[in-house]
Amino acid sequence: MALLTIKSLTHYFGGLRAVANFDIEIDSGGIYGLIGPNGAGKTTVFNLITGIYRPMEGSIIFKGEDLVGKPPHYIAKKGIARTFQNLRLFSRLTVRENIEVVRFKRVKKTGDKEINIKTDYLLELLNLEKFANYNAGDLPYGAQRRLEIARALSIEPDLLLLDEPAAGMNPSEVDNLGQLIKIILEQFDITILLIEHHMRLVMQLCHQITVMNFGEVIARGTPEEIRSNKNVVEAYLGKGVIRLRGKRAGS
Ligand SMILES: Nc1ncnc2c1ncn2[C@@H]1O[C@H](COP(=O)(O)OP(=O)(O)OP(=O)(O)O)[C@@H](O)[C@H]1O
Repeated sequence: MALLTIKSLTHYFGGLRAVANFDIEIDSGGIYGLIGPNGAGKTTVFNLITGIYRPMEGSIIFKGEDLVGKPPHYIAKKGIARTFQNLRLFSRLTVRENIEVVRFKRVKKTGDKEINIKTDYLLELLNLEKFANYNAGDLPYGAQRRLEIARALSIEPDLLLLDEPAAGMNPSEVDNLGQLIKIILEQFDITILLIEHHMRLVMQLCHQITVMNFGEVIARGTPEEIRSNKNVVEAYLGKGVIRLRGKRAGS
């Protein structure tokens, strides 16, 4: 059985069709990419999966249960965690507190000691140890992005949704993030769905990529298949923003 099967997912904002007949099937393990030009509907898909919006049509079957109509806290408890495109940290809490407050909400019965061990492990893994007692708002930007990932991991999800984790990072930070995502995949029994505009990162990490444009899936395949897909190149050329081969698409 697939970990997540989404069928015919459709959502409008007023008259704007943000997501239309979106389908995806995700098996356990590995990193799946979700890409597309700005405004394609990617973040809306995440918001539908995590219960922030209720889809107008379609089903979202996760571990055998339809999540449509379920509230965000239920979906998190069921095993889906996410990060946000615009960081949502508690800027006046420390790094450690940012992780513990989220984890504590999920694992209320766990004793303090276990929370600490787990938090220490996440701090080490995400290279945040030296910032443990800093306020989140005082961290360098790249570290804030890593803290978002640490927080999402702290609820021990089966599926991790990463929404543009490399946004605003410089090239060496992007490389480090790529390494980190690979390590996360090795260390946790987890599956990742990644929205990202950094094509090099997407092509390196993902074994299957789904491409959206104007709310619809326009292509699906391996990185190689996506690079040479005519619909994809045209979609990006229309927007003229994203580089598919390290150069402007088609140039
Ligand atoms: N809450 C909202 N109210 C109205 N329109 C919205 C809302 N959220 C998203 N939209 C619109 O829905 C469409 C899809 O937006 P979405 O944020 O899902 O795209 P995206 O692919 O994630 O884009 P980006 O790569 O720029 O983040 C866009 O036209 C956007 O303006």
